[in-house]
Amino acid sequence: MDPLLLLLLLHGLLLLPLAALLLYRHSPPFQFLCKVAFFNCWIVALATLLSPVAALRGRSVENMRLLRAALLPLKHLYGIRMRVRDSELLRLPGPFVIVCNHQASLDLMGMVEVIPERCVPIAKRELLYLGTVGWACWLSGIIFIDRCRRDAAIEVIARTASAMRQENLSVWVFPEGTRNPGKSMLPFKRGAFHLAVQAQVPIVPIVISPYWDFFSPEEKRFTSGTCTIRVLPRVETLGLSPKDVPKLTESVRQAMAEALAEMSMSDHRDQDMEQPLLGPGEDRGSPQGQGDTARSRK
Ligand SMILES: CCCCCCCCCCCCCCC(=O)SCCNC(=O)CCNC(=O)[C@H](O)C(C)(C)COP(=O)(O)OP(=O)(O)OC[C@H]1O[C@@H](n2cnc3c(N)ncnc32)[C@H](O)[C@@H]1OP(=O)(O)O
Ligand SMILES: CCCCCCCC/C=C\CCCCCCCC(=O)OC[C@@H](O)COP(=O)(O)O
Repeated sequence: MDPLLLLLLLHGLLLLPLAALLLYRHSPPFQFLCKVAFFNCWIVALATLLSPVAALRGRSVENMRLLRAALLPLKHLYGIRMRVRDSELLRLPGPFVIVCNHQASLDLMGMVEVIPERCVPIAKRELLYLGTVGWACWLSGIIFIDRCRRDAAIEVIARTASAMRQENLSVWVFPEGTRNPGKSMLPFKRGAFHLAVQAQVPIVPIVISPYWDFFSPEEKRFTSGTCTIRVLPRVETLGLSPKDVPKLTESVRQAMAEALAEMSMSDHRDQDMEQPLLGPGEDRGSPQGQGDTARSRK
């Protein structure tokens, strides 16, 4: 090959990372894409690394510890400060059902912040087919439901209710049943509430504050920020029967909606942000940066 051409090619190769770095620092949409891609790559990479270790133990809720440890560093990488309020309400003697609002995949960061020992989430069946991610989830005892086959899902929930009592297992459910970046919560699916009633265990609602301050797929914005996770007082189900489920569902949703509305009003902007390890976070020095944040919250 012509040495001059080779030299040019080498220069080009060296300039490419530099150009990407510059773009990352100065283009919020490019930064957003990189950060979302990194989030997914992190999950795939850690699932690939940890699945063989988890496989040594076999399918067990104990593997949730590995999964949790794999996801906990993400908040530091992204500069997301997690504040947990009333976490002592999660210290219960027996098993319980956690119900939590579901905004985006980022909820995993909030989930691992507070998920108690011996607690598994209920997930859509599709996650099982995500290669090593599905394998890691299965090995951690995550419960899969097919949302398109109600009877089969109800059957899984009935088996889970027995397991909860027999194995002292708590379960984490996103009762909206799908991700909802909207400002209020979707109507709740009733499976989590049937589960709690069948197992005769308490329900602990958890509300994760909106991500608007630092994460918006529409605006392609992903900066550092603060996320508040609030644990609400438990709701007992002892003595309740299936006929009580609709009312129970509504009352829990109401309590969570009120907490979410309250959390949406509080301003996180003036709080200490953690500097993201993945490079520039919120530009707190610039009035434009603050204006954008304020505008997006309206
Ligand atoms: C190393 C790194 C690796 C990291 C890997 C990453 C980790 C990932 C882990 C995290 C996973 C998080 C994943 C989150 C999700 O996947 S969310 C999506 C799945 N979750 C849900 O869907 C929520 C649970 N869904 C339900 O509970 C639904 O109720 C369902 C059972 C599926 C039925 O849904 P549907 O039919 O759409 O609606 P309804 O709820 O309105 O119910 C209709 C009627 O059926 C009655 N019903 C419901 N459940 C039961 C039941 N268990 N027993 C008896 N009857 C039931 C319900 O009462 C309705 O009837 P009525 O109207 O009351 O007469
Ligand atoms: C051999 C196949 C290889 C496939 C490689 C797959 C790559 C996958 C990349 C990243 C995996 C990240 C998984 C994160 C899971 C986050 C949990 C989540 O948020 O699930 C969404 C679910 O609650 C509701 O789904 P919908 O809103 O109804 O949709």
